[in-house]
Amino acid sequence: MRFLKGHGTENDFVILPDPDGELDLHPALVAAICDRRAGIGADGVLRVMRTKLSPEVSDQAGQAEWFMDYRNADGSMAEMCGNGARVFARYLVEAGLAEPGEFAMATRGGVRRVRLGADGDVSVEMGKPVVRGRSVAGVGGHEYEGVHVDLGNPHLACPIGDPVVQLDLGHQPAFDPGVFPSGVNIELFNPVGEARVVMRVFERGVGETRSCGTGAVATAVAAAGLSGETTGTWAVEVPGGTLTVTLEAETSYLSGPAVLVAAGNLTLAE
Ligand SMILES: N[C@@H](CCC[C@H](N)C(=O)O)C(=O)O
Repeated sequence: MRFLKGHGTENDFVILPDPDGELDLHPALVAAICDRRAGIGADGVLRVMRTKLSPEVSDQAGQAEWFMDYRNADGSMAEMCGNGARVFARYLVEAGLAEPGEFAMATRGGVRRVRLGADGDVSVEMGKPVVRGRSVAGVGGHEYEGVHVDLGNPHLACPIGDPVVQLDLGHQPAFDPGVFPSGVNIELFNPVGEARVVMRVFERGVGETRSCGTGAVATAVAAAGLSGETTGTWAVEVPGGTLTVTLEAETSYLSGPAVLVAAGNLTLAE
């Protein structure tokens, strides 16, 4: 089976074109593909399926021809992936499956509109982030209070006093399973200037990654809240680059680079 590899600020994905949904994409296969030693290696898989043939999202078929079937590296499903959506859009255009410019895609979190800019960046409209309250993450013996933000998938974005670069994110941070029964993506960030933050993330179903798009939006929401704001544009520096998040009254946008780097033939699925 044919695959491609791409990334958005080094949040990397294996793309599997499977328009008619013929592949049995079970969790063990996803985990084998994402294995960085025995597989191709990635933070997740983006299966490209026709929306109308995907029972989970067929109600979105009137608005979006293609469904981003996103899976985490451990094989679990997630509702939404911001960087994945940007890489998925890049693939659709390069494969001739979508016209350059603006178009919609289906996700488990609902329809998302994307736009490919002339500068090479890809933007995705992320919808209105929903703030659900506050909770606490435990990292390296410290507790950090943060904001529970719902972007289709769950986030806990915590401002911290220490530089995030010093954190040990080699282990699952503690969180309250009563608040997050399906797990949570945990962002830790330092404000470093006017509307600029440095962020690290421990993703549900993956571990520490070099970027997370939905996490960047959650972080911008939490950073804005520190100064009583709900709108504006934030630069979110992650280990893999810089993302731009724009918060508006009724929606939000995530922008940054999204590139394809390789294509090949996958024998694992055969
Ligand atoms: N890296 C993604 C988020 C992927 C899903 C997440 N791990 C979850 O389980 O919710 C992004 O760029 O948003």
